[in-house]
Amino acid sequence: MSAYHPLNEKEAIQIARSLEGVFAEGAELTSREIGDGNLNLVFHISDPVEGTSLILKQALPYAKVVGESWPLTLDRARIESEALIQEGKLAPGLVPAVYNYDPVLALTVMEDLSDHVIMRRGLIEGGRYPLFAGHISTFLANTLFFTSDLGMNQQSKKLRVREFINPELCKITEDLIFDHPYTDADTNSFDETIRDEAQVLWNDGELHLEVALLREKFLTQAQALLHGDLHTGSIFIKPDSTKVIDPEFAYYGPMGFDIGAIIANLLLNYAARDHWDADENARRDYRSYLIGTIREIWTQFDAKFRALWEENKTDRLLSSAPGYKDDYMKRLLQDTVGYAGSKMVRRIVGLAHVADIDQIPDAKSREHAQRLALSIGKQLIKVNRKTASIEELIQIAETSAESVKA
Ligand SMILES: Nc1ncnc2c1ncn2[C@@H]1O[C@H](COP(=O)(O)OP(=O)(O)O)[C@@H](O)[C@H]1O
Ligand SMILES: CSC[C@H]1O[C@H](OP(=O)(O)O)[C@H](O)[C@@H]1O
Repeated sequence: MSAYHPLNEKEAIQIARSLEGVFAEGAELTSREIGDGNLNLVFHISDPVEGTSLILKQALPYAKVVGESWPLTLDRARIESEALIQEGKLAPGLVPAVYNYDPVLALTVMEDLSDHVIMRRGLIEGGRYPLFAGHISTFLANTLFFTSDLGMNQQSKKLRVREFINPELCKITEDLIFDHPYTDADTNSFDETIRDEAQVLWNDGELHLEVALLREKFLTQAQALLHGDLHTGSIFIKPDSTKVIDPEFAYYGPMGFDIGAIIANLLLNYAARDHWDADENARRDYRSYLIGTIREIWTQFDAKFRALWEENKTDRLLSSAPGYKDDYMKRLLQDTVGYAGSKMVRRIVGLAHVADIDQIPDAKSREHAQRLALSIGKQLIKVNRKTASIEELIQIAETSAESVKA
């Protein structure tokens, strides 16, 4: 197949067949398009007899969620496959294996992770993943440290920044996270019952200053290679395994954006628990599991990142200046808090929402979850530059759950 065109299920089978050493000659293959994300086609190809399978992910020349009126670069498939390969080297076992990348078809062939569940779904259903904090903190510490000026050759890093220039996908984030929720933008989408909350967001100058500072950092700080969209829908999980997928938004940006993304999505689930748990005890219990996970993610990330820094003294002054490490980690925590808040707000009033909240069928319960998420998100944004400990983020979540009444 030569020119780019969106594949159909039959063509996906032909491509899978042509890959050497995967499927037996003459095997009956099945093909299903299973993409449920906002942007791409995803084909699941399997040989049910042998039990072998793989995934073909193809970029469309537009954003699937909106349609052809929103053109989008196919280069994101290159970025995604390249990022998965980098992440696989730096955090072995924590991303799917990439078998092939076809630049003409904007197609990545990768390991099938169907024996895992998408973490967002797992959390909605009350699943617990005791190894997750350990896995994701390793993923974050390794990928962020070793792609930054602290952990790699600083001239090579500048060349890597060039390879991950991702303007169109960054623009989506700049618009949908760091602009539109704070003005009456056409892309915004929210239930009419919380219009009062949206109007507050549009007129809160103190909030706008903090969002402007976070936006500026997202635009300008090439600190490390980010995943760029690390929400719980981009994580496949089972009790003993965690796999991060979908890094098409990867670019060199501020580290706190990735750490904040995962914390925000745990907090969005936290805000939705009134509906998903059977009674108050179950809710309290599950919320404390989520809070414990957030605490562990930051604490373990902090320890692992510092340990990598001790072992790899790439930059003399940055490794030895008294107080520099503590100052760096404090700024990283503050960015994490600010970006977590921004990621929560965008999922309530912006274009793309989360199932944890949108799938609450009862309008009153959904409204409560939305108001709680906004309350936590706004406070995190406002306190970000003053935060000194992850306990302050946790306290904001817990106090808000008490004070925002159903
Ligand atoms: N490696 C994989 N193994 C199994 N299913 C996958 C894999 N990658 C993606 N999927 C399925 O396709 C869906 C969309 O994939 P995703 O990468 O999130 O697409 P998008 O970039 O459009 O958001 C996932 O929610 C999951 O159900
Ligand atoms: C028009 S893209 C909206 C939104 O979708 C992306 O998420 P995903 O592809 O993982 O569903 C990303 O978060 C974008 O901001």
